[in-house]
Amino acid sequence: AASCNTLMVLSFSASCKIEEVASSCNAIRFYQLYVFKNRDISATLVRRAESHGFKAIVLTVDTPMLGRREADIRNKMVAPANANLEGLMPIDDLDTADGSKLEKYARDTLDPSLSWKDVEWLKSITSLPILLKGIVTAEDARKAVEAGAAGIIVSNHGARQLDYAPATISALE
Ligand SMILES: Cc1cc2nc3c(=O)[nH]c(=O)nc-3n(C[C@H](O)[C@H](O)[C@H](O)COP(=O)(O)O)c2cc1C
Repeated sequence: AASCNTLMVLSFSASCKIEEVASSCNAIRFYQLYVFKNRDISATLVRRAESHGFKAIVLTVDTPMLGRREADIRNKMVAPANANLEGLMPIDDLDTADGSKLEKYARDTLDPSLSWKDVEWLKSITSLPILLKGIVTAEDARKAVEAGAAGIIVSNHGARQLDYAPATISALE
């Protein structure tokens, strides 16, 4: 069994399954979610996390589409297979187009229309607390509370999403 700290957030893009992590880790576990165009896939993952003892859903709200990652385009970036999507969609379906395969995958799967109504949708399918990851303004922090989020994670996704995103330390203030 992996030795774990007291709290972990399992990435949506993890190469280990929700079930494997649950059975090998005693930490309090949160599950990080992206909203797919195909809501059934996101809902299935939420249910799996819930039934395996994950205590909260971390909805990443700063990635309705992937930022333009020029190094990924140059290097024809391929992400490792997402173990949790096995059986839900093809996970090793790498096309031969030039450029970032990760960007193409994100474009095909992520819902670019992600908005506050999706927090409502998520609340309707789970009783777990929902944290919104990727909030960088006070205005959005207030909206998050109004939308029923249990908490926020102030983050700019490591500045990988929007060029000129504010540093999180200044957003925090
Ligand atoms: C290689 C890599 C993969 C990442 N994958 C995810 C991911 O699957 N989900 C997510 O919400 N954020 C992901 N992130 C962003 C990180 O969770 C985090 O936001 C970033 O490292 C910046 O840290 P901060 O949020 O504490 O400022 C990834 C970052 C890197 C560098």
